[in-house]
Amino acid sequence: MPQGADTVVPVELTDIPRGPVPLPQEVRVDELPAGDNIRAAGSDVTTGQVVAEAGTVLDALTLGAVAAVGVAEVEATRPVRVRAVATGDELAPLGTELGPGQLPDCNSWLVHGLATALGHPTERVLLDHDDPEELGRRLPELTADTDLLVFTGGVSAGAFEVVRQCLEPRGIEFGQVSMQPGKPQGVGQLDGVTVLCLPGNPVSAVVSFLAFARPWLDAASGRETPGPVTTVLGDGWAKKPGRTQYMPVTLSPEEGRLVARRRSAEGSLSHLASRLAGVDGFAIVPAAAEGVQEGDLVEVMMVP
Ligand SMILES: Nc1nc2c(c(=O)[nH]1)N[C@H]1C(S)=C(S)[C@@H](COP(=O)(O)OP(=O)(O)OC[C@H]3O[C@@H](n4cnc5c(N)ncnc54)[C@H](O)[C@@H]3O)O[C@H]1N2
Ligand code: MOO
Repeated sequence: MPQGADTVVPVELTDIPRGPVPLPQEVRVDELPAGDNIRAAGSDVTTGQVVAEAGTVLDALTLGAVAAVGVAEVEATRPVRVRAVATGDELAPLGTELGPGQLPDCNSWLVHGLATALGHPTERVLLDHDDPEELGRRLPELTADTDLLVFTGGVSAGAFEVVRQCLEPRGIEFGQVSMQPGKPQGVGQLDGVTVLCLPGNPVSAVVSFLAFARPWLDAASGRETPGPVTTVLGDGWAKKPGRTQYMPVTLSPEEGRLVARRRSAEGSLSHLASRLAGVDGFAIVPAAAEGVQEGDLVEVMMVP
């Protein structure tokens, strides 16, 4: 600023002709409050100011702020890595011809997509067999170079539960969380790697991922898992009391409120994989409730 000046007048607010012209003898300027258009030295950042706290995720805006103060190197930890393992001898890789009794694997894509959306490098593996010994032989390879191993399928109480039969004797604990969809589950550690076993039905796998894998990934990355969002129900439905229900819903802003509606009239059945498209989140209905009504306030666990 030249000595004695306290305000900057943009050229558009004067009668000076635009472009590279010599300054006229006299200039008319519009009135401006004193001090306008001045940015004091140090008003963005001063010596000693913290730009990013330790533990901050280096997202795009944080990197921009760090670059803006000329810092070229920061100490960081690598992102938490995930391996998504779909199991079941009925599964065929996507894009292959289906034989009798086969269905395409969608869970490895679901887990891959959710973990990737949360910023985690994720690898997909399909184990198209129900052989616990074969899975046991592959464990060193599956636990290598990863932080979280997520299995889907093979966890319940039937005769061919590859994940449970292989991992229960190795110390992974299996249990039933009182939720619908999404039980049973398994959790534990193998060779220092955290293992989560999710149910095979695709909607159960998604709900269990969001309820259990996401908070673990967020905590391991120094982030807080965002809490559920409060919405108003645009429709109602009946429910069996007993388990907490996670109903797939779509959300739309209406008259300043966020309105949640069931994604499909068939509700929260765990096999409705094709109805996952367009789901914004899962409305959480308390275990004891026998249903909900239009206009009720309900919390929604959001899809990232
Ligand atoms: N005695 C009990 N049986 C079952 C229970 C229970 O609590 N006690 N829970 C039921 C529920 S609820 C679910 S969910 C399943 C979960 O068990 P599994 O993890 O053993 O599921 P699977 O039999 O492997 O699969 C169930 C269903 O989902 C299909 N599936 C599996 N993986 C995929 C994939 N990657 N892509 C697409 N579809 C997949 C699979 O073919 C089955 O149709 O257990 C119930 N039983
Ligand atoms: O809850 Mo299950 O996940 O009913 O299929």
